Order: sequence, then C-alpha cells, then structure tokens
Amino acid sequence: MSDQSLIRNFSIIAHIDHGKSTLADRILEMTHTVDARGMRDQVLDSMELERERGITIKAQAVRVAYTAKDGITYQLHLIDTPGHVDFTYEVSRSLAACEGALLVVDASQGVEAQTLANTYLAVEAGLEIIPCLNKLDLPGAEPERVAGEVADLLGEDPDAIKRISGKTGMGVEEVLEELVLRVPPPSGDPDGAPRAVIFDSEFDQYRGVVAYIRMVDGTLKKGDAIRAMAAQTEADIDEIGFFTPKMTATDKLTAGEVGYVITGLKDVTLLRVGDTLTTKHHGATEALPGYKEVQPMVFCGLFPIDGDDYPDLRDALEKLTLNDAALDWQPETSDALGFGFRVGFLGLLHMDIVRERLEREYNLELIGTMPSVGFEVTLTNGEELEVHNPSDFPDPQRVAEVREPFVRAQMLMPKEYVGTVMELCQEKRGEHAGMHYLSADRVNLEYDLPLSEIVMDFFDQLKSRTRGYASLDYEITGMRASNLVRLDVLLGGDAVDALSMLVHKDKAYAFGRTLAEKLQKKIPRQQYDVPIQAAIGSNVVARETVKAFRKDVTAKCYGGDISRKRKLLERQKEGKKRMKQVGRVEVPQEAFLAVLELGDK
Ligand SMILES: Nc1nc2c(ncn2[C@@H]2O[C@H](COP(=O)(O)OP(=O)(O)OP(=O)(O)O)[C@@H](O)[C@H]2O)c(=O)[nH]1
Repeated sequence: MSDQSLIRNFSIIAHIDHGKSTLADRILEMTHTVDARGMRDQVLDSMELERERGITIKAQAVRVAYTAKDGITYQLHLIDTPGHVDFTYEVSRSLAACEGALLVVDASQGVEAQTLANTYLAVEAGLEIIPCLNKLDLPGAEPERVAGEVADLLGEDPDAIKRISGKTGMGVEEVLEELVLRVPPPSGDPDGAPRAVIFDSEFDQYRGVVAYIRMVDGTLKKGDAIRAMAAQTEADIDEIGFFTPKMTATDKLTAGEVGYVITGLKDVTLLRVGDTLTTKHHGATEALPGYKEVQPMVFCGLFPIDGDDYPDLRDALEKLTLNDAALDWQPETSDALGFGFRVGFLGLLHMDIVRERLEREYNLELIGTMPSVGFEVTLTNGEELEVHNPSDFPDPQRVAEVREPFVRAQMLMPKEYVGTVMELCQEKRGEHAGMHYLSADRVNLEYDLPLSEIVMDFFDQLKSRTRGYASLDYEITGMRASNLVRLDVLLGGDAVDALSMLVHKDKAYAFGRTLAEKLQKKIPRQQYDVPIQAAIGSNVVARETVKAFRKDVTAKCYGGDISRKRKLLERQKEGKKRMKQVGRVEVPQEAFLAVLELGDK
C-alpha cells in the first residue's frame, strides 16, 4: 500500500511509568497485529535489560492495519520513543518521523517533568498532539485535576481530553479514531529524489546494521545503491521491509512509509540516527534537517579488577559500540588502577546500562571511577584543552579559565516542596530561572545548574527531599566559566589519581573534609595504619587515618574446625573481589564512589 492519504505515523510520548508500553501493547492487540498467543506484555521493549528495568531504551516501529469506523483501513506506524532524558536526541529523531503523538498522562499522577519535555519536543517537531489521561481504572485516578493540567499545557478543552485505561483497553479505540481523524497524513513528494530519515539503528549479529527509516520523499527499493548523506556511507540495500512487529521484507518503501533497510554494514556509526538516506545515483542533494552528532556528556574510568581481563574489556567495549553509536571510549592508564578505559556516555542511565551489560553479558568485574563531566580549559598561553578526566587537569598556574557544561533543569512537584528544592538547587550552585503553577498545588521550578552537580547525587537528593514527589528533566544549555579546582586524595602518602575530582573552589575545603571522613569508613583496616589526606595542590585540607587491624578473621576458630575456617577465608576472599590494590592499600569499589554519598552525611 502506498497511498499516503491512508498512512498515519505517530509516537506515544509519556513520563516514565505513565503507561506508554502498556498502551502500545493494547493497540497491537486490538488491531490483531499480535495474536493473543504471541502477545506478551510489552512487545516493543525487546532488550532484556530494558524489560528488567521497565524502561524503553531503543525506539521501535510497528506497522498496524486499523479499520476505522468509516470503513477505511488505515496503515498506522507506531514509533516507540526512548523514555529517558539521556536519549532526548533519539526522541527528537523518532518524533521527526511522525505527524502525530499520543500524549499519555497518568491520571493518578499528573503532568511530570518528562511529560513537559516530550510535549515540547513534539510541539517543536510540529506534531498533532492527542492527549490521553491513562489509568482511569485506578481508584486513585483524578481525571478532573489532571485534565486541568493537560488542558493548560496544550490549550485544549479539558472535557475533550480522552479518558482511557491501557490496562483494560477502555477508550483505546476512541483514541485510534481520533488519531485517524486528527493526525495529518504524510505530505512528502512520492516522485521526488528519495530521502529517508534514520531514526534508529541497531546491529544484528547475523545481518549487520539494521537502520530504522521513515521515507520522506520518493522510493527506496531492494538492490538500490544508497548513501547516508552526513556520514558519506555508501552501500547496497540487501533487504528492505517493515515491522509487524516481526521484520517483514518487501520490495520497496515509498514516501510516508516507515520500515527498515539492511545493508550488511557492520558498524552503527556508518548509519547514524538523524542521518538522511538517499540513492547514490540521482539522489537528493539536500539532507533532511536536524542531523546532529551526539556528544558524550558523562565520563568515567572503567578498570578490570583482574588486570588480565583488560583485552576482554576492550573486546566487550568494541562489541557494545557496534550497537551504540553514542558510546565513546579510549584507553586510559591510571597509576592506581592500572590499564582500563575512559568511557563517555550520554548520561547517567546510559552509563549504568553499559556497566551492567559489561558485567552481566561479558562477565567482567570492573571498578568504575566517579563519573565526571567534560571540561573546557583555556591555558594562560591561549591553548584550549578538553578535559574528560580530573587527573588530566593541568597545573592551576597554567589555567586561565575553566568552563563546565550547564543544564536548564525543570522540576515538577507539589508546592509544599518548593522551599526544600530551592535550597537543594542553591547548594548545588543553581541559578533560579523561573517558576510557575501547573495547577493550584503543583509547581514547575526551573533552575540553571552545573551538569557536574547533577551527575553527582542531585536526582537522589531531589527524590529523598521530596519523598519521591518531584520529577526532573534537563537539557544541556552550554558551557559556562566556573572557578574549579582539583581535589586530590592521598592514601598512605600516595596520590590516587582515580579519586581526583574537580570541585568548585568555595566548596573544596568542606568537600575534602567530608570525603576524607567517608573514605575512612569505606577503606577496611589493613596490616598497618593508612593515612588519608585530601589536598588541593600541595595544600592538605583534611586528614584521617584507618587504624591497622588487630584481629585475624580466623582467630575465633581456635584452629579447630578446619572447614569453618576455610569458609571464613573464602568469605573474606569474596569480600575482597571488588578490591583493588592501590600501592600498599586495598581499596574497595565503594570507596571510588564515596563522593556520591557526600550529601547524606
Ligand atoms: N492500573 C493501570 N496500570 C497501568 C495502566 N497502564 C500501565 N499501567 C501500569 O503502569 C506501569 C508502567 O507502565 P508501562 O507501560 O511500562 O509504562 P511506560 O510509560 O512504558 O514506562 P517506560 O517504558 O519506563 O517509559 C506498569 O506497571 C503497568 O502495568 C492502566 O491503564 N491502568
């Protein structure tokens, strides 16, 4: 089918847990896209980790045939979007492949930070937005209040907003009717030079890179020689098709359609999200707008506990990179931790996911250093540096200016928490940027904050100070000059490079003192006293000592029960697993993250 007037391309956008995947499942079920037997919950979240964590990481696209009440069968493409702040760019590209969006808001919760962020992205992309209040089956649902919030956000009539339950299916059909009526069909040129936007790409071990595309103009056919305009990649189309949600091969995709191409390329960076595909011969000369190379924003060092695993860690990173164009890494040597890699991520969730996959799927035991952001440094001789690792920070004498990334954060919360959240933002060097009421008692607070503070423990603090009631979203707004200094930690007199960090000068002393206290509790007793010092340059700002231990763990066994003794020794070994020998001192993984707990003294 290629009559554009019958195509509707849409996404479902929502705050985390508001029920996006459940609604998608219901739509697939109601349109018989997936039969009852093939139906498992959340068909669209295919990655194992994704399922386990209940979050959507990869955007997916399914073709659905829907016969509306007017008797016409429409071809709907449901494009799933990642639901997390780390993947904003991917969300924006998925939305660029659509003409409409279903905005799902949990009627027992209300408008949250990602509701706003995703709505803004959808408005920016010029989409027709159909709001739905979800989870109406819950006794705690407050559709009237939440309809008011959504109505304010979109300028809609609160009574016209759909009331649905993704769980029971109530109201879902009405939403599809509305979608067919209100979302405009695609309007590209079916006879023009082919142009398709890549809104996702993934690596399949057997088939190579699968690029998810939305045809904007013209036609792409099996066998066509194609070109990715930004990456300058050329390849032939081995297979072209669409998702039902199974991959279903076809001979061509034409303007308005959504599907995939397989080319045999082996590296996702060759077909990047946001790039435009055209044909090599008689192709388009102008790419579709909006392509951007994503930059890693958060960095951390990853080191194998057992140095022999270094080559395995490299292999594992290479494999993950095949499927993750946003992952960036290079070898790093640390005096303390040996050989490892400095890895760049889009954000903290991305970092957690990659670490977990390395440990789980590749069986690696890793020490991860404190996450840090990328800094820009201008030296006194005018030279510019990018610093991704605090231990590479130049001698302060040579530094003319340091700049760090700032974000504009939006925090939504009940009004009684505004005071405590403002206090938190001030502590984290925030600048107030705005505040308004969403409804009588819910407030949207905006602050400009350094990303480095968010990376530390901001989200946890926000959650704990608002008893879980606040939601957060942010976007990077640019670099700003800051007065930062490097704080070093010395164990047994030796500086441990992996524990260095950049902190604001005004906070450095207090920070150093608390950090030394935390480390003193984290580092187990050893055969001798271990002095811990925090220093800025040669200036020691704090000092603590881990006293030598007096008792042997096995001393209590009286040498009698040999199996018990072995067990104890084994347990001790187990506990040591996540230890790293740093000079003469054994340091556990948690010490490297001690700084994350500085807030909750
Ligand atoms: N009672 C009720 N629960 C629902 C409904 N829709 C979703 N849920 C539940 O809400 C939780 C989150 O639903 P999901 O569909 O996973 O939410 P999501 O928005 O896809 O979440 P992310 O993928 O993390 O963005 C799950 O426990 C669902 O079972 C509904 O209509 N009624």
